[in-house]
Amino acid sequence: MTQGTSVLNAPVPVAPVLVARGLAKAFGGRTAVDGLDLHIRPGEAVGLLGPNGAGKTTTVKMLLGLVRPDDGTAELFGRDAADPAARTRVGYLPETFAQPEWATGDRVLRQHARLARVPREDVARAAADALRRVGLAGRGGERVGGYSKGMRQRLGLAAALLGDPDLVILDEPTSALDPVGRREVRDIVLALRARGAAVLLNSHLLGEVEQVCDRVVVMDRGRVLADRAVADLPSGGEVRLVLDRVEERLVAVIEGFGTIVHADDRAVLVGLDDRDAGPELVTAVAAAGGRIRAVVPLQSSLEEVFLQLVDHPGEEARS
Ligand SMILES: Nc1ncnc2c1ncn2[C@@H]1O[C@H](COP(=O)(O)OP(=O)(O)OP(=O)(O)O)[C@@H](O)[C@H]1O
Repeated sequence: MTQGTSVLNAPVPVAPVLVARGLAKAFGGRTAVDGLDLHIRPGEAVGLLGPNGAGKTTTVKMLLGLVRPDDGTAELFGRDAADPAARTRVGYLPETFAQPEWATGDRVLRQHARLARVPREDVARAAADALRRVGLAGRGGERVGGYSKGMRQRLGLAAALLGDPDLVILDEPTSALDPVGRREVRDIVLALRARGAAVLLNSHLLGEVEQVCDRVVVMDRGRVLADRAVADLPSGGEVRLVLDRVEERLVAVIEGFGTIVHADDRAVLVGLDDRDAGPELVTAVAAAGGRIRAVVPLQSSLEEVFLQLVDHPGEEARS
């Protein structure tokens, strides 16, 4: 076998689209980011979580070359994040998408399409496609000044999608959106992953992150507290059982599975001793004659992990 053939047959290593090493930034002596490491591979969606002031937006801005780190490095596609050639492959939705009030949505997108180096002859089509993808088809001729908050956010998302970027960074993309809009954003993120693009999602909506991300990075006070695959998160612990009628004998059965947090005539909220015992609980209640109308797992497991980490960071460090 020639050397050339063996090289061709070797598995192709997947280079990360984004690598940050030891990123640090302080503003006027106050530390915002404190030695942060992060990587994202093609097709991967990573949720960046943390309480207010944790350093998420500062991190994102350093990753985009918009804020110069005091220390550490950020690379996009193997180039320095501040290199404009690397930026052209990145779509970015900032936390606040500010645009001139007088400009039409279509004009804003055409401008962004040119910045994203969409070929001149494709700009009009790309702008129209982007409007359609975010549910603004037919509204591109209106001025941004007349857009609602949610429409502005949708427009920002459309701008981030122009030019089919290989990495899309979304800073709170659904904060102004109604439930339909949130679902549409989830579908957009899933479609991006399906075509091999990477996504960095900065969001306080943990359920949303859990649904679309492969991995979550939890940060606080500028440091990474945890970097975990979503599939490895423990399952949630609280279940609400909605019954035809809550009777005392059913309550006794339910108490055998955990602590009753709340009960009324129709529903019981129970914190399970064994998080995986939901199916057995349902079987036992049904066997005791309970007519179950709904079983709702309540607490997001990610929410539990997040609160645990942020409230008791030392405990995670020991585990
Ligand atoms: N331009 C700036 N000048 C001074 N301080 C700043 C600046 N930008 C960020 N900070 C500070 O850095 C810290 C991290 O802020 P950052 O916006 O990165 O947090 P965040 O995790 O994105 O918060 P949130 O969830 O509230 O958006 C905060 O203490 C903030 O006050």
